[in-house]
Amino acid sequence: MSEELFPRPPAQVAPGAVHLPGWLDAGAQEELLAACRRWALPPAGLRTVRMPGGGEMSVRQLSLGRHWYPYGYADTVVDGGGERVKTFPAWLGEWAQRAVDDAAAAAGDGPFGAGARAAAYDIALVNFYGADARMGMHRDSDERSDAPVVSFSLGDACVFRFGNAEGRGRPWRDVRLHSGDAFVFGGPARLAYHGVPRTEPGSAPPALGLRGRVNVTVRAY
Ligand SMILES: O=C(O)CCC(=O)C(=O)O
Ligand SMILES: [Fe+2]
Repeated sequence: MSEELFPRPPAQVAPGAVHLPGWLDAGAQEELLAACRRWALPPAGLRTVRMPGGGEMSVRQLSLGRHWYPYGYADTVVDGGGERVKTFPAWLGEWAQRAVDDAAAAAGDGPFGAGARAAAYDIALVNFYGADARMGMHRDSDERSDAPVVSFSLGDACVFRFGNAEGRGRPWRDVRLHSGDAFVFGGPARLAYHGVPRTEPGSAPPALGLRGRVNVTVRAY
């Protein structure tokens, strides 16, 4: 359901974690989805990620700029076909930077330092969620930079669980992310555990033409 009875203003979910509903308009969502479809093609396209324990992630993934594998970054698909990862596009870094500026404005400027405004975004992870996909509680801790992570969502809505930096358990806040929403986490929230316990299959805006959910997280190495 893309209609909401109540408006969804920007909200600080925890210090340093800011939800920016509807940050991407319909045109920007289409543009990002079209780019994701190009990136998903081989070489170094969408893949199933195998965990060190032998299990597989239910989310399928691709990387731009640097290849993420559990747990680190490489220039090539070291845990797959060895191809060179696709280039990170400058425009995506500019979108992320603008979202950080908007999050800082919405949060009253406190949680992000001046450094966050000049972050050199150079990595993106693109996740594709089919109807049954989910992502367990984890932290994004394989980057050396403390620049905020910026997430953009497309397609089906989901429950995004945003916890704390101490562990996987409570307290957490469940936020519904819709197609077009941005979510920024930096400062004291940069290493907080977070995950996606479920998506809402069939809730994507029909005009986007996507079944499932795509999430793009933009990061600085
Ligand atoms: O799909 C999402 O909203 C979150 C993705 C995420 O946490 C990640 O890629 O590390
Ligand atoms: Fe994450």
